[in-house]
Amino acid sequence: MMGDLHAAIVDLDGTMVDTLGDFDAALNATLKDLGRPAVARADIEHMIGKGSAHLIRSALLHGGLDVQAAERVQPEAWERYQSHYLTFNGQHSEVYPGVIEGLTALRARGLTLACLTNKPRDFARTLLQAKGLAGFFTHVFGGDSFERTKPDPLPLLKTCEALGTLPARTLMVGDSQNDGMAARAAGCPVVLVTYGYNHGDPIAQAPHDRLIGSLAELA
Ligand SMILES: O=C(O)COP(=O)(O)O
Ligand SMILES: [Mg+2]
Repeated sequence: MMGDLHAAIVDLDGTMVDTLGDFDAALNATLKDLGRPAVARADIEHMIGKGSAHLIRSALLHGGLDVQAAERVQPEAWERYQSHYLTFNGQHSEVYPGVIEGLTALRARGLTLACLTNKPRDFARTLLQAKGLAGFFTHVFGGDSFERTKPDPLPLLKTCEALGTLPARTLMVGDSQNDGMAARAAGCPVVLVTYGYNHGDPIAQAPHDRLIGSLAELA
């Protein structure tokens, strides 16, 4: 699988950086502003991976609002969430063990790397910079970069286009069914990590070619 690869697309939250603490801080500060009940970290973990709008909506519904009420609150919640996230971004999060080794090994093989996350692109760029990971990537794309987000294959296809590589020669590295499904549909080989956020579902059930316990196993 690794032999004829030209590039890799690497997910951010749950794959390279454990950002649950940042999400917890920003989301609960937002809910507090709005007078809505807090969400436990274990529940937030199951809501991450489908972008910020989905996270906010899930938290509002979890706190007892019905669908219409949640929709009404969403614009203000989004404004406040953005401002809190900018404050906390990177402060309560850590690079997972093996990430630097894995990325270094992929680069040493001559692969070009792109980061593709469902979190907003600016948040992603700031976080990669703060954690010393930005230099590995020629491209960074977020949930607001394309018309659709993972698990749709479009962001992967667009990223392959930007990298100038064929999907079959571009490895997806992720932590959730969003990454696995998007990769399968795009025609990219896919490796998933066993430690990330997968909505509370076993990662082995997500489409994958290989499961790894650390990015260092890509070496
Ligand atoms: O939902 C998010 O914001 C994080 O998503 P990611 O796993 O694609 O980085
Ligand atoms: Mg992820």
